[in-house]
Amino acid sequence: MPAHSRPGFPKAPPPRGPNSPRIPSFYRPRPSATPPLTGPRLRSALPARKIVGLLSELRPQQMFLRAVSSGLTSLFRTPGLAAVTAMSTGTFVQLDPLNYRDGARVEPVDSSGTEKAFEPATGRVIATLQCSGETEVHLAVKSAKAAFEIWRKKSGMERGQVLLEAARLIKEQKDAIATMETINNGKSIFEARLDIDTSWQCLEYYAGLAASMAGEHVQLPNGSFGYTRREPLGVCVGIGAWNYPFQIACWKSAPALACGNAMIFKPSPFTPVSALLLAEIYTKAGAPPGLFNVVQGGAATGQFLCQHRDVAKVSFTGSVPTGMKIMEMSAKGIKPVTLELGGKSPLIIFSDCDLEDAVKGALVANFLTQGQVCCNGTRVFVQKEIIDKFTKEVVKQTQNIRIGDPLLEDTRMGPLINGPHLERVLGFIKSAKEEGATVLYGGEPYEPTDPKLKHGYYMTPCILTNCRDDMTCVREEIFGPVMSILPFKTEAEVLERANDTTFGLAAGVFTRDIQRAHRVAADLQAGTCYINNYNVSPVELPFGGYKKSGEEVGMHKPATVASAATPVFLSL
Ligand SMILES: NC(=O)C1=CN([C@@H]2O[C@H](COP(=O)(O)OP(=O)(O)OC[C@H]3O[C@@H](n4cnc5c(N)ncnc54)[C@H](O)[C@@H]3O)[C@@H](O)[C@H]2O)C=CC1
Ligand SMILES: NCCCC(=O)O
Repeated sequence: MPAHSRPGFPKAPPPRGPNSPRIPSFYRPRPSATPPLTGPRLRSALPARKIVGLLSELRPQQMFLRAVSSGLTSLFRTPGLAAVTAMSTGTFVQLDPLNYRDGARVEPVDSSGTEKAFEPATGRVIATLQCSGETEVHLAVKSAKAAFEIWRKKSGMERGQVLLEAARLIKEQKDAIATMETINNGKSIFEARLDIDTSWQCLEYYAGLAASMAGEHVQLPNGSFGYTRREPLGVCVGIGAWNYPFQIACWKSAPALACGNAMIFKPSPFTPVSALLLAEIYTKAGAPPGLFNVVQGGAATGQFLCQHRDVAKVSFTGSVPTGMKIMEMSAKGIKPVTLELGGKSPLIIFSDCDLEDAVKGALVANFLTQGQVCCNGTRVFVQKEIIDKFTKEVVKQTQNIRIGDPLLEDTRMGPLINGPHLERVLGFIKSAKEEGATVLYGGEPYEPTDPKLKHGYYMTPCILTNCRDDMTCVREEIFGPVMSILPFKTEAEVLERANDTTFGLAAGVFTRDIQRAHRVAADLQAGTCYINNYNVSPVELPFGGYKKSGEEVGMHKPATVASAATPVFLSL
């Protein structure tokens, strides 16, 4: 998550992958092949000259031509790069094809309708995408199958070299990619840069793991022996949400490719732009054409992908209702799935905490990416002794969060993703008031002074008090900048209330009592628990959910992140 690279967190830790340790799930299971839970980061073990060798085998001239023919040549160290980075809000329009197949941008051969993508800061349409139809999905699968035949025969070391080169390219083009992400998603450029860091770090991490994954040798009676192999599954599908478009594409593709699979990625139709940049980067880094294809579209396109006979696995990030549908469809095809779904996570603040840190923690747990983060700690339980002091300070600092043009350096909160979502979030605040909550601050539509932002989807971050556990705003995922503050008396009481939810993605605890911190973390039913911090997510740790927040990883390997650093500070 965005906060990994923030100032003060131990030495720029790499991000966790959303499914990490996901490697086993992208392998066809073989008897007793127990995967490593974590792995060393081996970037320094993969010498750069080997990468150059690999790329020259793949005819760089051809790759250059491909890059030139794509509309994003400007992202590849040409004078255009500066132009993208210097772009201002209200100027970008996407005219290039938005599907990517066989190593090039293409228009889909058939479509099941169109969708408009907006620049949330201004409300302008920046792209109209053709939703890929069944034939286009089939062509993407066919192309990925062909690439898979090449890729699966490569050694882990060779695959790691391509991923490392892709990571290097992302790093090199970080500002330009972050700019595109901000334009299409609305998050501040400050945050988007952190997201791009966590993206290339993820590729580096899996590049390091790729070479070290191996099967087992098993001694059998009378001098016989057996062995297990790790085999990739085949063509995997990644379906992404709109809140971390580039990062989700990286977090899904890096482990899949590291294990020898091909991937077809479908971004959210709200944020179609940046996955294409990743596709072009993989091609430039030496991935065979078709290894990472992008198909655009909404639910119908997603269904064609999940139901395709030749798709071996689906990795999904999105809402619980869609996750259920994906699981059902995949079950019909006996396909494994990884689901990363919604949350309504508790943040518990004990009276013995460092109050300054706890306030910063609550801000970062609620207001990153305008509150549109799955693992946000939106139920803020505060021990009675300090609740007045805490609330006063949280309100003061929330008032200082600068809202506005997300491409400006000092903006910390941009617009929400679109008009209907803004209305939905404001609707939650209305119903909170009707149910008896008090709006202490914010929760109103906001119009920045710059006239070009007049039609953007802005609101003021909202602090609710007088909340009860049975209120809609406390039970349901709002996916917007709305913090509910709830008082508590005892540890036992707060644990019971914190776990009384159908979700279980994340949780946080602020206390100076180290024993209590670990005791509470162990008892919280959540895939990740943060101690004295929030929204940090090192790649070495798994990220998954209990209950309806997801499946596969979290239930068995919940992670506790005990951070030595202070939480990121959002107000200026
Ligand atoms: N646990 C996690 O890591 C994360 C979870 N989320 C969750 O995602 C939600 C917000 O994202 P949204 O994009 O609004 O979610 P969504 O569920 O509406 O859509 C997610 C993706 O699924 C596709 N889709 C929709 N219906 C489909 C169907 N029937 N078959 C196949 N694909 C389909 C969409 O086009 C999109 O690409 C929130 O609930 C949030 O908590 C978001 C980010 C991370
Ligand atoms: N980097 C944020 C992870 C959580 C999310 O995708 O919502």
